[in-house]
Amino acid sequence: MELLLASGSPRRAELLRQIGVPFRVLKAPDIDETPQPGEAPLAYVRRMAREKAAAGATGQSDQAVMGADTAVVLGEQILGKPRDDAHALAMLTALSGREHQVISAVCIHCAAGENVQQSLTRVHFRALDKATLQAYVATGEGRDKAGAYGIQGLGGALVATLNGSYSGVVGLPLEQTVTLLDWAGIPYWQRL
Ligand SMILES: Cc1cn([C@H]2C[C@H](O)[C@@H](COP(=O)(O)OP(=O)(O)OP(=O)(O)O)O2)c(=O)[nH]c1=O
Repeated sequence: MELLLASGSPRRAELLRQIGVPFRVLKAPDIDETPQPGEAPLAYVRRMAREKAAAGATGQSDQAVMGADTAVVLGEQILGKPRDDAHALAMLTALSGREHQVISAVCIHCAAGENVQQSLTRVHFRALDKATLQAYVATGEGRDKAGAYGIQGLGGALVATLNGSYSGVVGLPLEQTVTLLDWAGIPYWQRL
C-alpha cells in the first residue's frame, strides 16, 4: 500500500520521516476551513482531517491518503493561524499565563474506507510580558502555525508544561498515526 500525504505542512512530513514511513507528498488540499456555526472544536478538527484526506483520494486500491489538522483551543474558541502580526500578538496575549488545548486529528482514506483518530494535549504557557511576546512575533516563526506559535522551535521558550502528545502539538500525533498505519497496512521503521 502506497501512502500519499495530503499536506503542505513540512512538520507533518518530518514526523512521518522520523518514524521511517515511506510516502509521497500530494499538493496541499484546497478545502474550505471555516468552522460550521456551533461546531465543537473536536468535531471541527476531525472534519478537517477527513476532508483533507478525502480531497486527495485517488480511487486507486493500492493507495491510501493521509490528511491531518491541528487547532489551538482556548476555552471554547478555536485559534487557527494568525491573519497578521497584530492577530498573532492578540492570540499570544490571550494564551499567556494560561492553559489551552491543542487538538490534532489525523485521517487515512483508502479503499477499505476511512479512519480518523485524534489527540488532545494541554499546554500551559508561561506568563509573558508584552515586550517578550512582541519579540517572539517579530521572529515570524508563528505566522503559519495554529495559535501563532511553534513549540518545536523558538516557541519552546513560551511553554511551561505540556500534558499529552508533543507530536500532536507539532501537527501529527504519532501514537494515533501508527494506529492508522497498522490499520491501512502501511509500514514504518523503514530505511528511507
Ligand atoms: C501549536 C503548533 C502548531 N503548529 C502547526 C502544525 C500545523 O502545520 C499548523 C496548523 O495548521 P493546519 O491547518 O492544521 O495545517 P497546515 O495548513 O499547516 O497544513 P495542511 O496542508 O496539512 O493543512 O500549525 C506547529 O508547527 N507547532 C505548534 O506548536
